[in-house]
Amino acid sequence: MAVSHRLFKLFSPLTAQKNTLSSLLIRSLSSSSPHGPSLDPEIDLKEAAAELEKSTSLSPSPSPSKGRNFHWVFLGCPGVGKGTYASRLSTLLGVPHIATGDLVREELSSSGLLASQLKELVNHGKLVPDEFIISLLSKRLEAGKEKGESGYILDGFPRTVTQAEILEGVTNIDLVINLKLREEALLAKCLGRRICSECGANYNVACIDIKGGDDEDASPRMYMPPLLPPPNCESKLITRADDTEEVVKERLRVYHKMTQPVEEFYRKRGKLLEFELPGGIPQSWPKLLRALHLEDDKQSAIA
Ligand SMILES: Nc1ncnc2c1ncn2[C@@H]1O[C@H](COP(=O)(O)OP(=O)(O)O)[C@@H](O)[C@H]1O
Repeated sequence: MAVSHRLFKLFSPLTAQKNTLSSLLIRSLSSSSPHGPSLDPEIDLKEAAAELEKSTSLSPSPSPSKGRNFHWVFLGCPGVGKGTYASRLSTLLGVPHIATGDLVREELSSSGLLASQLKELVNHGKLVPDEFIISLLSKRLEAGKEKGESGYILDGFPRTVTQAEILEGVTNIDLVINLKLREEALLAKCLGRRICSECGANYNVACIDIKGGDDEDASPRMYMPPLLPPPNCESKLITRADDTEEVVKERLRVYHKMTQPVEEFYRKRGKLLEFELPGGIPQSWPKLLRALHLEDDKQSAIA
């Protein structure tokens, strides 16, 4: 695919790029919209899209033994388990798991104006501007390409229809897995999430037990046991700053408003696989593998 000359502008020295992104964030933060950042003039988004186009252009397959070149996307509300299942599939299929939330958090850990502006958005449950997230994703894909990575499982991207349109313009997504979980469990799962500050592993201290109804058509009982850390992680657990009740509720609201239309975007294109999680990992993982037709040849590789 042809790459626009505008790329040169985007790959200009980091400080110049950060200034653009910084002013973008200032505009987003001062926006009066209750729904998060407003989109900016076409030119920034076009530049970010051109950058994404470059990073998704095909590189020679690094290793034929790695099999198919998966281009998958995980959709789903905050707390549904996108990270858990995307990471397991990534190990199973030998493709990178790219979570835009992790890319954003890495950016937050740096110091400076940009990081503090970004923190304001994230810690209030808002989305960061499309241009910014596309630029972060492009950099991650470009770095992966240099290391010989091929394919990916995207988690947390696309989250707006604009992001989905841009992604569609630069690459062909094979499958979009839309994870679903009962709304009552989502908040509890976010509030119970703990992360090991040393190794980055995710745990959950919540024990979710939703009683089933008596009626024939009522939902069955749902039990999700806690996923507790091993002793060496126990003393190093941290909670994400955006996993408070108020912010999770805002993230859920933003998901319904901004990301649910993305489900429809892929549904119309026949790419959406709806997957209702029946419970915790022991119940859900084998069922997900069956839904993906991965149970026969791959199950032996599961940890
Ligand atoms: N594709 C995206 N577009 C805009 N903002 C994003 C995107 N991905 C991540 N973020 C930002 O990072 C935060 C954390 O993302 P993530 O870890 O995926 O959270 P969640 O648990 O809500 O799915 C989001 O609330 C948002 O501020």
